[in-house]
Amino acid sequence: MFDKSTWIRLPRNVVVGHGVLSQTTDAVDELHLAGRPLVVTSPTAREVAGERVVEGFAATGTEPVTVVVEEASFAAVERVIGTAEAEEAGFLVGVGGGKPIDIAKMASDSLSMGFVSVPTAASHDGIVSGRGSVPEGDTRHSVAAEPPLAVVADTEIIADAPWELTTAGCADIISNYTAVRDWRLANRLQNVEYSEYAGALSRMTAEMLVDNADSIKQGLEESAWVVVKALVSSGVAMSIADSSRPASGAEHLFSHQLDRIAPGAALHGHQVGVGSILTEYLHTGDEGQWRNVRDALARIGAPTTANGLGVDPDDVIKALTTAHGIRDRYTILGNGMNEAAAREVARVTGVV
Ligand SMILES: NC(=O)C1=CN([C@@H]2O[C@H](COP(=O)(O)OP(=O)(O)OC[C@H]3O[C@@H](n4cnc5c(N)ncnc54)[C@H](OP(=O)(O)O)[C@@H]3O)[C@@H](O)[C@H]2O)C=CC1
Ligand SMILES: O=C(CO)COP(=O)(O)O
Ligand SMILES: [Zn+2]
Repeated sequence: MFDKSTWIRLPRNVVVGHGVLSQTTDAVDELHLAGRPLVVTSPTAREVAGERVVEGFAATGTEPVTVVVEEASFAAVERVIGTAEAEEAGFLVGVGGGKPIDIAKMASDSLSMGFVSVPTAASHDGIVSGRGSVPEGDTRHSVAAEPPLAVVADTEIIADAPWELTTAGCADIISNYTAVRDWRLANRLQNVEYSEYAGALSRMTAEMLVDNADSIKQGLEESAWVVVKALVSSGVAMSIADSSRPASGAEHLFSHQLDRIAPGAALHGHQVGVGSILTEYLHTGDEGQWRNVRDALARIGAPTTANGLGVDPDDVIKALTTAHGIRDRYTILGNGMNEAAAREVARVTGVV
């Protein structure tokens, strides 16, 4: 008997373009959501977009409540859920970079409320995904969360954000190459469920970004457009897989470990990009292949070395030798690298 089934949750409205922030209320109206919005944002994001989102809703007669979060943690999710206003809210709107958006989608899941994603930076591919990524103690969870019903990505705001946020988003996409390699490996060695469709979409997204690398330039709003579309596409791959697997392999484990060893040193996307150079080498040992990843990162201006990340070379080695233990996710790191092997891959690829 054929008993396979799948449930793919995708956004209904994806609104991308110059000045579209003012269309947030229209995008929400169209979803027939009821009740007051609960806006979850972060300090800078509030200034560049959050306040305008609140004013937009207020003008339609639905006075929103705002919660400002500063970190991606379960405590922050609890704080959002625990606000007196949360129970009275009808839906949540996450405004900001990856952290407030993750918090908002996890809080929406707990509250069983709709979620709207308003990214202020093209720095991560969680814009659309139904996953949240949260550190806890020695581990880093990838948790099921509410996927957005609508995404409103204003390229005017995103293009105005610091350029390194956009190069971080590009690197998060480029890391899909190694994430898919890890996923396939886990499928072959551990029978982990693999989706050809999600894997192909994730890889194709990385390829399209690399092919368009020359049109991704600081000061060009068109760059924000190209990168946002790729981030949306990568998030859709995660939604199809119902897992972060298509976009998160060993390079992400490496980055998550760096977050613990050298907190705040570099952006998520930049760390996973450097991780990808290292794990591409581990997968293929082929100079041409890891150089392709490194050159793609260099072309868009993302870091390719420990120095470029602002991280101590010894911390890179520490992250590489301990990354396998951070989560139960089989990757090319297997049961772990020893220090000599880690130093060798970092040396050969020029990361340290
Ligand atoms: N769920 C998923 O599928 C995914 C989740 N992630 C997660 O997302 C996070 C990484 O996202 P990232 O965006 O790098 O992290 P942050 O949300 O911390 O944003 C990075 C920085 O950018 C600032 N910022 C955001 N927008 C603007 C703007 N328009 N102008 C100026 N500054 C701005 C933020 O300031 P301020 O905080 O003051 O607002 C912050 O200092 C990680 O926690 C990662 O795990 C990443 C990929 C996928
Ligand atoms: O960052 C991600 C995809 O780019 C997802 O990270 P996690 O695997 O930690 O959820
Ligand atoms: Zn990522």
